[in-house]
Amino acid sequence: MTDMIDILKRGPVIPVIVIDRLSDALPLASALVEGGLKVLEVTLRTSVAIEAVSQIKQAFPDVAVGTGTVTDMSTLRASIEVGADFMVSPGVTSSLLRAAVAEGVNLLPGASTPSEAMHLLEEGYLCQKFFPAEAAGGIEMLKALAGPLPQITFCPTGGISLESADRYLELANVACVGGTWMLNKKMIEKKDWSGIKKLAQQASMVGTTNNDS
Ligand SMILES: O=C(O)C(=O)C[C@H](O)[C@H](O)COP(=O)(O)O
Repeated sequence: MTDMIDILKRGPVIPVIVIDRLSDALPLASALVEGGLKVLEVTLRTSVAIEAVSQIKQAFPDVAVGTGTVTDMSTLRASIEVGADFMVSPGVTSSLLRAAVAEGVNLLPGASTPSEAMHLLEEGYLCQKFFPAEAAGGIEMLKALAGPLPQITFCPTGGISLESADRYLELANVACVGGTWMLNKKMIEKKDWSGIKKLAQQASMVGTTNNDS
């Protein structure tokens, strides 16, 4: 199994995908991957999400495909059964942490305060999702956490845009950011996959030099 840190370092942006129509799963994933994104997170918020993860994993074996909104044992078990490469949780519960360790799976647990981050560190989680990033203090909060807790690598998610992603990625304790800005709802509704691909291309370039777009 690839370590969580290696997954986070694969690309600057993890798209947080909500799939309502199963028929969108493959063309949407294809647009994101062709746009240069190498890690995909499919939230388990819709009834078709698990089948979508299964289809995407089969079609794109080189892409790290994870599940999001893993909030309890049933979403964790479903993620394990479908072979998700990683699982993302907006926060944590003791049973989720214990189960992820027992099953030996990659869980990216959410934290938004020093105490939550320290609790996760104590359980061995060096990679954490900083959620909800903007609402919980954004860049200033991450800079403050880097002082006493420099060993934690974060994937900030929540309220991040193409414009703010660059500034997050400049921080030493940020490996990548998560977001939905490249998943324009109207484009998905109209099956405008070339439009999504262009947004993914922009997203895959954030954090690189000469990114003026
Ligand atoms: O579903 C989950 O597990 C979540 O934790 C929520 C996501 O991280 C946000 O949906 C990010 O959405 P934006 O703020 O639009 O970038």
